[in-house]
Amino acid sequence: MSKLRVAVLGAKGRIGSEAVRAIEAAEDMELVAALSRGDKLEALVEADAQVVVELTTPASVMGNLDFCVRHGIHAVVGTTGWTDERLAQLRSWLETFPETGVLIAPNFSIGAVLTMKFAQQAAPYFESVEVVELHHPNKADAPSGTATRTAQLIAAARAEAGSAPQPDATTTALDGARGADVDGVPVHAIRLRGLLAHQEVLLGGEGETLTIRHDSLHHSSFMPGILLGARRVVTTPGLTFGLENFLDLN
Ligand SMILES: NC(=O)C1=CN([C@@H]2O[C@H](COP(=O)(O)OP(=O)(O)OC[C@H]3O[C@@H](n4cnc5c(N)ncnc54)[C@H](O)[C@@H]3O)[C@@H](O)[C@H]2O)C=CC1
Ligand SMILES: O=C(O)C1=N[C@H](C(=O)O)C[C@H](O)C1
Repeated sequence: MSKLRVAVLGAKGRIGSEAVRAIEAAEDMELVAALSRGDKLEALVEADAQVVVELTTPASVMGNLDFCVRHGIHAVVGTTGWTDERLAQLRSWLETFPETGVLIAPNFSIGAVLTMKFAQQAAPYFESVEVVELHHPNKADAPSGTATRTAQLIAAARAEAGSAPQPDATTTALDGARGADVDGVPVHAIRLRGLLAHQEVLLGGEGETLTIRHDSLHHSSFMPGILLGARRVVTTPGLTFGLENFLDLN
């Protein structure tokens, strides 16, 4: 059986360099290009890449995806910075090239995907819920893509269940003291040397609290999800948002 021809964008970055090693080690894949900032995207076409793993920056990701979609190259995207406007733009490109598949995964690690699912399940049963994400201090964006997605899922689950607004008597606060408001869910971002990627979802009800915590201790935690995404996206046209769509979690 022929191997899946995979390229990496952002190949010298923290997660990109780990992805290069994981793809090289995968028996069913061939790493056909490993591009860094300044490299020409035409190299992807010359290398006949079937799938690109996009691990760059929010400033670069849209230009890279525009090129990939136009050239029929499927994409597995870990880069953050996804807004409704960006998603709409990507969907419109994919409508023009409907055979191309793009997976955007706010987090590739199974523990983080499960954290999001558990938080979504638990949220309607508690009065209060807040998200705390903790990352290495070299991270460019805050809050993390994972925390933003977690808060959105929590808010959607609470809205569907008809939950009351969260209790919060704060009338005066320093800017930022109550975190960022993501669809009504407070999200707090901590940047600390020594950390990699961590998240807590704190839920509170009368006389009890529940804490769901996940820790990525090494970039290897993201690799099985990236490889799964690359294998599945080639047969999944259109936009898939979230690795959970490629996992049987029920
Ligand atoms: N979805 C997930 O599970 C994960 C997502 N991430 C996200 O992946 C992104 C990258 O994270 P890190 O590796 O920590 O950042 P990083 O800064 O270490 O790496 C990014 C790399 O992309 C390169 N780059 C920038 N523009 C480029 C372009 N146009 N073409 C090719 N290369 C380009 C940079 O020079 C840099 O080497 C971030 O958005 C981060 O949040 C990180 C870890 C896990
Ligand atoms: O920048 C990182 O490191 C990470 N970014 C992603 C995010 O913003 O959620 C995934 C993970 O948290 C690591």
